Amino acid sequence: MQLTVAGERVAREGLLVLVEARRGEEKVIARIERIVPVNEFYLEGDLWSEARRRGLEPPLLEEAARRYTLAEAAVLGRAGPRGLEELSAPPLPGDRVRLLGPGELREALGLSEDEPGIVWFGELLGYQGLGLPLDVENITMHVGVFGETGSGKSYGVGYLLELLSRIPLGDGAYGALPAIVVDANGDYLDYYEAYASGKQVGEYRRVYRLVFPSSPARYRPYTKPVTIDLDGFTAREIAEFIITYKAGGVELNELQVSGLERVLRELEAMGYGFTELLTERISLVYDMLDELSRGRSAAIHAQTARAIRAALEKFHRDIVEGYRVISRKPGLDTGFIEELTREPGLAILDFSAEGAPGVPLPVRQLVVAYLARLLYKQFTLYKIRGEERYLVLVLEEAQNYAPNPRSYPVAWSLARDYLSLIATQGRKFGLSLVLVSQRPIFVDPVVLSMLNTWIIYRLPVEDVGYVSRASGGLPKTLERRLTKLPRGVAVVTGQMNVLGFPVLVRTGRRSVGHAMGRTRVVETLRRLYSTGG
Ligand SMILES: Nc1ncnc2c1ncn2[C@@H]1O[C@H](COP(=O)(O)OP(=O)(O)OP(=O)(O)O)[C@@H](O)[C@H]1O
Repeated sequence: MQLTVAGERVAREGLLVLVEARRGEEKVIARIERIVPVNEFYLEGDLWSEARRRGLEPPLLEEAARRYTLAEAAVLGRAGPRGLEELSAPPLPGDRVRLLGPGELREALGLSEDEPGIVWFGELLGYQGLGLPLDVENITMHVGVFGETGSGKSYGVGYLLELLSRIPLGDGAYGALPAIVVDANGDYLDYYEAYASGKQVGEYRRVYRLVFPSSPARYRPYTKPVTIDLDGFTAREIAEFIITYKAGGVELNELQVSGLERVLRELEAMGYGFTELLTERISLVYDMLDELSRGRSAAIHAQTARAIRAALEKFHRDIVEGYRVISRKPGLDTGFIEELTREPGLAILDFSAEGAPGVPLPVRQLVVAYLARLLYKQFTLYKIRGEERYLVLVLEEAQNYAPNPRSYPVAWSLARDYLSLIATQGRKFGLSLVLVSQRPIFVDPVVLSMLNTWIIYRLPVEDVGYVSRASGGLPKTLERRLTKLPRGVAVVTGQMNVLGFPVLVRTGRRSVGHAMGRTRVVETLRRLYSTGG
């Protein structure tokens, strides 16, 4: 297409336009892919090359020359009664192209203003006030939010949560989707603070903050302790955790793991629960270990037994007595999930320095593994009972919980097993994952391959090809821009995107602020060190 002077000012690669095709008979939506300015006076190797070389450009010629700007656009579909349809014939030379008018995109997609189940995300690039429609129904096929540090991921996920806290349900009603956020840095605490100070957060009935028992914030209102029990895990899983925790996650010592597994199994057969054994009755575990490693034909070699004992002691000292995470009455239990999903609630699992003071990664992995297992079990139960429930699990720094074993070996990976179970099966039970990561390359490819909606902020160069492929292929024009996107602008593609093709979107404004992400270098330097002046 050839642009008008006004069009030259607004046209950008990625911008959506409306083609009045076949002289206005059909409304066709297209996306600008390339812009090529042409000026007849500036052609490679033209008559004026030598004059230009000498700096002698003839005046006025530039003005007199033929000048125009061409734009190439890809046709995306024509407006039909049920969304975009394939064109029967291409637009004709001479058909007019213009920006989408207010309401025209909605019309083209066959959506009403308050369409049930549709939330409008941010602003399509180049259009003030025109949001991207997202189909909430498809969130159950999981979402990935990626982007390098400071690209606006957390802000964007907070904004998405706000949309999910007020979903149009038809007839003027709104509802919230229950959610649990594993908050790595306290980026979502603003929602808790807003709620705790009496403000409404969408249609959520409750907003909880979950902190470790050692957190100074534990006595604040709507705050629950991050405590778990071990009874749902198998003896093998617990043994693996205890041994890798001691070893710092380097290598799994199979002899020690199977020795400890044996000890736990023997005690389990005698009717003890793992939580009970590893908290108040740890001496029974030590005794059983002694018993199994005594004598010449002992099941566990004395040296292995010493290593197991050391691992058990470290586990007990750090995790049971230090962080106090293990409890026979865990704060995170089926009752809590029941409450969150019956009266829609938002729970923020606070892994920030205040919510989880000094708590190392393996302990956070244990908690996430426990949570993923708990959710999976509880939702399976709902399904069996014929009760339909929904919940979104937002996982910041997903690479720490569902690590790619090839490129990111971080300690224990049990959380990954349960998360991949949710990724592959969760949809049927109403459990959705929203995985957030700075480095998608470090996230387990199995889990990644189950994501069906992608919100991609600015990426490091090394991740572009990987993400583009994993998200089902992006147009080259968008792929090229991924490393240069300004903060808060993302490419959105996949099942939730009602348009059906990848687009550039600017995140909308959160109605609750984002205190955590703010930095104030200059202001602080001035306050601390300012001299003279
Ligand atoms: N759309 C936006 N509108 C206004 N401010 C924004 C927007 N997106 C991001 N910001 C601000 O930019 C800063 C960085 O954003 P954010 O914390 O979301 O980045 P991030 O990608 O999550 O980074 P990290 O991976 O380091 O957590 C924050 O101060 C945030 O409030």
